[in-house]
Amino acid sequence: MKRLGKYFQGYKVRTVTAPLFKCLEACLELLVPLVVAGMIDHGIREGDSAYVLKMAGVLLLLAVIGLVCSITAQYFAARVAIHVGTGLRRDLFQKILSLGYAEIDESGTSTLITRMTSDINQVQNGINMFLRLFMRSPFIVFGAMAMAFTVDGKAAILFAVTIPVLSIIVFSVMLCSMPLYKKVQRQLDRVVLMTRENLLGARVIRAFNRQSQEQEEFQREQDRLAAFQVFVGKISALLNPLTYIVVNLAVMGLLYTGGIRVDAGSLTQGQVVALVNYMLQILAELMKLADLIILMTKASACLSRVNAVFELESEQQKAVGLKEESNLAGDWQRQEGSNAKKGFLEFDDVSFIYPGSQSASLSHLTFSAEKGQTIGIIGGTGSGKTTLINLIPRFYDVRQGEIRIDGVPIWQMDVAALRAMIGVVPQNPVLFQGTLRDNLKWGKKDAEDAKLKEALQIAQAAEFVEQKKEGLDLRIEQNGRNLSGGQKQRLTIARALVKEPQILILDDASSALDYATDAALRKSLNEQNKERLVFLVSQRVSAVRYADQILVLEEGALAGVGTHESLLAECGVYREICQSQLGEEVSKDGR
Ligand SMILES: Nc1ncnc2c1ncn2[C@@H]1O[C@H](COP(=O)(O)OP(=O)(O)OP(=O)(O)O)[C@@H](O)[C@H]1O
Repeated sequence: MKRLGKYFQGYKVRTVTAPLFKCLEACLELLVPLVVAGMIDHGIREGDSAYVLKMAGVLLLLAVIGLVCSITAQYFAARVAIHVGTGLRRDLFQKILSLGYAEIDESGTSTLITRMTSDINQVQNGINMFLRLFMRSPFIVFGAMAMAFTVDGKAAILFAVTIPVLSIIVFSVMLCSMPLYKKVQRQLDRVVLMTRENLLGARVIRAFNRQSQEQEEFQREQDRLAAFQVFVGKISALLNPLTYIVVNLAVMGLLYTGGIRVDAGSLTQGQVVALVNYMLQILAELMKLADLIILMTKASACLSRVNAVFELESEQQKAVGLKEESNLAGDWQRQEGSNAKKGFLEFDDVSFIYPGSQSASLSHLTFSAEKGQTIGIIGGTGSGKTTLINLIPRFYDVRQGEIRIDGVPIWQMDVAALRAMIGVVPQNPVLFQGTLRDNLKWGKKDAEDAKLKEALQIAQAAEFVEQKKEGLDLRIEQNGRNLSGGQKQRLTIARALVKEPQILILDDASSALDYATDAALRKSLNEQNKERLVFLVSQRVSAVRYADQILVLEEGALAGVGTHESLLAECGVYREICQSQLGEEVSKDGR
C-alpha cells in the first residue's frame, strides 16, 4: 500500500472528490423513501394529486442531481485509477528491465507478463471501485439506519439486529473466499505460461503433430482453473440466498409489526413503506460492499504479486557499496596509473550454480585473455559454454571465484559501464520491430549510415541488404520473422560491431551460416580485432581452430586450454571432438 501512495501524488483532489460526490448521491438516495412516504401519507391518502405531482417532481430532481453526482464521481475515480495503473505499469516495466537473468529465471516470464497485465488491471479496477464505494456503502448502511430511527424508533430496533447479522454473513463468506483467489491467480499464471509456450512453439507443435496432446494438456490446466473459480464462485454464491433470507425475514417482521401499529394508529402506511425501503437499501449496499471487499481482496492479492517483483533485487542493487571502484570501469584505458595489465581479462577459480539448480554448471575455471586475442570456446552441448560467456557481462553474478578486467573484479564495476564495453551476439538472434537502421543503432545511437554499412560488410550481411531495395530502411517484422536464420545472425553480429565493443562475444553466432560465409566472416572479423578481445563459442572445430587460445569445456570444467596444435597433442577431449568432425584429416597429419 505504501508503494501505491506515491501514484496518488498530483491526484489528491480527484481522489477526495470522487467519494465525496458518491456520498452526496447517497444523501439524495436516503431522502427518496421519505418523499415516497409523504406521497402516500399526504398525497394518496388525502387524494391531493397536486401534492403527488409535486413530490414526483422532487423525485425526478433527486434522480437527476444523483445522476450528475454519480457521473462526476465515476469520472474522477476512473481518472485516478487509470493514473495509478499507468504509473504502476511503467515502474514495473522499468523494474523488470533492471532485473538480472537469475531473477527473471526465478520468477518466470509468464508470471511477469500476468503481473504486468491482468494483475495491474485488477489493481486499477480495485482502486476505481474503492473510490466509488468505500464511503458510499457504509454511509448508506448507517444513514438508512439513522433515517429509520427518525421514522420510527421502535421499528428501527429491527435494523439494529439485522445489520450485524448481515455483516457477519457477508464477512464470513469473504474470509473463506479470500485465500482461494490467490490460488485462482496462480493457476491463471499456469494457463498463461502454457499459452505463451504454445504460441512461441507453434511451428514445432505442428511439425510434431502434437496439437491434440497440447490441446488436452491446455484443457487440463483450464479445467483446473475453472474448478478453482467454480469453487470460489460457490462460496460467494452463498452470499445472496443467505442475505436475502435475513432481509426478507426482517421485512416480514417490519410489515407484521408495522401492520399492527398502523391499525393501532401509531404508524402510517407511508412510514412502513419508508422503513421497508430503508431495509432494502441497506441490503443492496451491503451486497455492493461485499462485492467491493471481494474485489479489493483480489486487487490486494494482485498488488502483493506486483510488489513481490518490486522487491526483487535489481542488478544495480546487487552491486552494493562499490561506488568508488565502479568509477574504474568503463574502458581499458581508464586504469592508467594502476599496475594492472591493460586490456586483460581473467577468470580466477570461477564456479557457478544456477539459482535453484542442484549441480554446478561451471567448476573452477581459471584462464586469462587479453585484447587482440581471439578465444575459442568449444565443448559438447550443455558443457557450460553459454554459461561461461554470460558471466562476463554479468547476466549472472559469480558467487565463487572472481572475474577481473584489468585487475578490477567485475562485480565491483558499474553494470552499465561494463556492458558498454561488451558486444554480445547471442545464440538465438533477436531483432526488434522497426527498420534495419533502428536495429543496428542499438549499439550506438549516433552511428552514421557509413558505419552501419561497414558493420554489415564485416558481418557478411551487406550483400543481401543491398539486394533488398529498401537498404537500411528495410522493415524488420516482429522477431525478425521476415528474415532467414542466417540473415538474422549476420544482422545481430553487425549490430554488435556497430557498438565497437572492446570485448566481443559471439555465442555460436554463425551456426546458421554455410561454411564459406562463416569462413569469410571470421576472416573479416580477424582483420578488425587488433584492439579487441573476442570470445568465439562454437561447436565447430573449423570455427575455433585458428583462435589464439581455445578453451575446451567438459561438464562445466576446463578439459584443456591452448592452441589447436597444443590441444591436439595434449587434450584427449579436444582430439575426440576433432576426430569426430575432421576425421581422417586429423588422424593422418596428427594435427
Ligand atoms: N537458466 C538456467 N537455469 C538452470 N540451469 C541452466 C540454465 N541454463 C543452463 N543451465 C544448465 O547449465 C549447463 C550448461 O548450459 P549451457 O547453456 O552453458 O551449455 P552450452 O555448452 O552452452 O550448451 P549448448 O552448446 O547446447 O548451447 C547445462 O547443464 C544446463 O542444463
